[in-house]
Amino acid sequence: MPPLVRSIRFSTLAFQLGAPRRSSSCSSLFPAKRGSCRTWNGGARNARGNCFGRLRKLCIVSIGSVSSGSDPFTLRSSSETEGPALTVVHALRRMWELIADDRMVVYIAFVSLTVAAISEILIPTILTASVFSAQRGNTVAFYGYGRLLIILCFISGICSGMRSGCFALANVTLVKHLRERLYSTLIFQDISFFDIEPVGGLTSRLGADCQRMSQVLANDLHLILRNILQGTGALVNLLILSWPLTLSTLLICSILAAIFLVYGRYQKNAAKVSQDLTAVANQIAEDTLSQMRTVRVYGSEKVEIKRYRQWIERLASVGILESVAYGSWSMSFTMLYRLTQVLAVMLGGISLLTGHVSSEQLTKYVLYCEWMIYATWRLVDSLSSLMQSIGASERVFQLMNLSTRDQYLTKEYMQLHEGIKLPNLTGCIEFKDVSFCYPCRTMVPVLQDVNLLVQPGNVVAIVGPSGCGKSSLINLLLRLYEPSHGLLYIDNIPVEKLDVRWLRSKIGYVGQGPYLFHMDIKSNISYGCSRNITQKGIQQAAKEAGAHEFISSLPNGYEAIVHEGLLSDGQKQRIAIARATLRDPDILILDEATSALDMESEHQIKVRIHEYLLISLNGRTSKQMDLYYSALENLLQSLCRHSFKD
Ligand SMILES: Nc1ncnc2c1ncn2[C@@H]1O[C@H](COP(=O)(O)OP(=O)(O)OP(=O)(O)O)[C@@H](O)[C@H]1O
Repeated sequence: MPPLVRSIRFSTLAFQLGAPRRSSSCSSLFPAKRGSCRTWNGGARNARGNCFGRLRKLCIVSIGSVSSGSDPFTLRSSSETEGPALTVVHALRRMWELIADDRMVVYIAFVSLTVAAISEILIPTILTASVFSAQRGNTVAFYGYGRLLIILCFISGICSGMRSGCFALANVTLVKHLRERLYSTLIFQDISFFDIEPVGGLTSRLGADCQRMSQVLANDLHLILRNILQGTGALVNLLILSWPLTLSTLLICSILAAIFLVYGRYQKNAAKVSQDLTAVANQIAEDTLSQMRTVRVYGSEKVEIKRYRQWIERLASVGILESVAYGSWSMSFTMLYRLTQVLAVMLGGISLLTGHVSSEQLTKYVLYCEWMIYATWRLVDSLSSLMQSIGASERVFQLMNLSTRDQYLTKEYMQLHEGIKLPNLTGCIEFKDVSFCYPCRTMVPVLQDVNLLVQPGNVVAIVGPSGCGKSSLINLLLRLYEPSHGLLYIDNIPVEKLDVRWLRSKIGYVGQGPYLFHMDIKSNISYGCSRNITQKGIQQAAKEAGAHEFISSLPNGYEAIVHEGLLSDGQKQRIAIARATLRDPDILILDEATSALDMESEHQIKVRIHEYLLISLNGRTSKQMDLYYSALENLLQSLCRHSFKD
C-alpha cells in the first residue's frame, strides 16, 4: 500500500495565512496586537473568503553582538567577558584529554625529542674536542671523535624525523577529535542557541580556529620542549666552563624573556580578536554568497563589498598592530642576540688573556653561547605562537563546554534520555493554557494562554496573519522549544514525558523553506526515516508527491546530488513532501508546504491527501465522513493559494 494512503490514525495540522478574525475555539490564541488567528477544525468552513496576502519570513542575522565587543585597537575580545581567561596549562590539559586514545604516538614523540636533543647538545663539545685533538696531533682521538660525530648526526637525524612525524600524527588526531567533539556539542545544542549564534561564526570555529589550534602539538609544543632541552644542555655546559661568563649570558636571556612576556600577552589577545573578526567576516561572506540572487536583483553588490570590507579592514588593523609588535620584538631580540655574541667574545677574550680559560674552553663557550641564545629565540618564538593558538582555542573550548540540551542528557552524549514510547499513537494533541516566548526575546510574548484540542483523525488548519505564531505552535509540538507556561499533551501524556526521538519519528513535517541536503535525492527522501526503506518505497513516496517524473528525467535520477540550481523550489517542496510521507507519520504537519507549487501540482497533492484521509477514516460512519469531507474541502481550499484568487 502506498505510504501516502496507508496511515490509519493521523492528525494533520495544515497552516496557512487566512481569516484575521478570532474564532471561539482559540479566542486566546495570540496576543491582540499580533493580529488574530483562526483555528479551523471540522465544521469551520468559511476560511477562504477572509484570507489575505501573506508575507514571507524575513531572517536578519544580527552581527552586532559579535562584533561590537571586538575592539581591534585595544585588542579586547568580546569573549573575554564570558568567563575566566583560558590558561596555557588548562588548554594543554584539555587537548591532552582529547587525544587520550592516541597518547602512545605522543610518548614516542617525546622520547625521540629527548634523544635528538641530547645528541645535538653533545655535538659542540665533541666538535671542539676533535678540532683541538687534531691541533695537538692526536690522530687516534681525532678519528674517535669523528666517528662519534657521525653516529650523533645519524641519531639526531633519525630521532628528529620520528619526533616531527609523531607530533604531526598527534596533531592530525587532535584536530579530528577537536572538530568531532565541537561538532557533536553544537549539534546537540538547544534550537534557541542557533537563534543567537551566527552559522558563519560557528563554521569558522570548526574550520580556522581548530586548524590554528592544531599548531599547538605539531609546531609549538614540540619546538618549545626541544629548545628547553637544548637550552638547558647549553646552560649546564656553560656553567661547567665558567659561571661568571654564563651569568652575563643569562642576564641577556632574562631581558629577552621579560620582553617576551609583554609581547606574548599581546599576541594572545590579538589572536582572539582576529578570530572574532574572521568569524564575523565569514558570516557576512556566507550570508551574501548564499543570497546571491537577492544581491544581484537588488543591485547591492557594492553595499555588500562595503559591508565585508568594513570587517576585513578591522582585521587588517589588528594584523598591522600585530606586525608592529612583531617588528619591535624582532628588533629587541636581534640586538640582544648580537650583544650576547659580542659579550662572549669580549669577556671570553679578557678571561683568555688573564689565563682563566683555555682557547679550547673559549671556543666551546662561544659555541654554547650561540646555541643557548638560539634556543632562547626559538623558544620564545614558539611560545608566542603557542599564545596565539591558545587565544584561538578559547572560544572553541567555551563552545565545547556548553552542556547538552536537557532533552538529550544522558551518560554519553550520543544517547537519548529514556522517555515513554507509546505502543500506539492515536494523534490526540492538546495545548492547555500554553504561553510562549522565544528565549532570545523573552519580553515579546508570541503565544498567550492557547487552548487547542485536535482529536485523532482530524484535520485542523490554523490560519492567521503572518507572524501571529502558527509556526511557533509547531515548534512547541516538535519540542524544539518548551512552553513558558502551560502544558502540551499528546495522547493525554505531557510531551516532556515522551521519548523525544520517538515522538519526532511519528511526525511528518514539511516546513516553509524547501531546504534539501547536499546529498543524492534518494537520501534526501529517506532522510531521518528509521525503518527499512527500499528503493521501491522511495519511488512510491516520490510518485505520490508528484516528484517521480522530474526526478527520473535528471541525468542520474534518484542518485543525482542536490546542489544549488538543480531543482526549482516547487520540486524541492515535492521532495520534502515525499520525505514526510515516507515516514508513514501518525501526525502530519504541513507548514505552507505547497507554497512553491504550481496550481496543477497543488491540485495533485490535494487529491492525494484526500485519498490519504479516505483510508484513514475507513470504517467510520457516513455522517462522520460527510463532515470530514466538507472540512477537508475547506482545508484544501485554504491550502491552495491559487484558489484564493478564484
Ligand atoms: N527563532 C525565533 N526567535 C525569536 N523570535 C522568533 C523566532 N521565530 C519566530 N519568532 C517570532 O515569533 C513570532 C511568531 O512567528 P511564527 O513564525 O510563529 O509566525 P507565523 O504565524 O508562522 O508566521 P508566517 O505565517 O509568516 O510563517 C514572530 O513575531 C517572529 O518574529
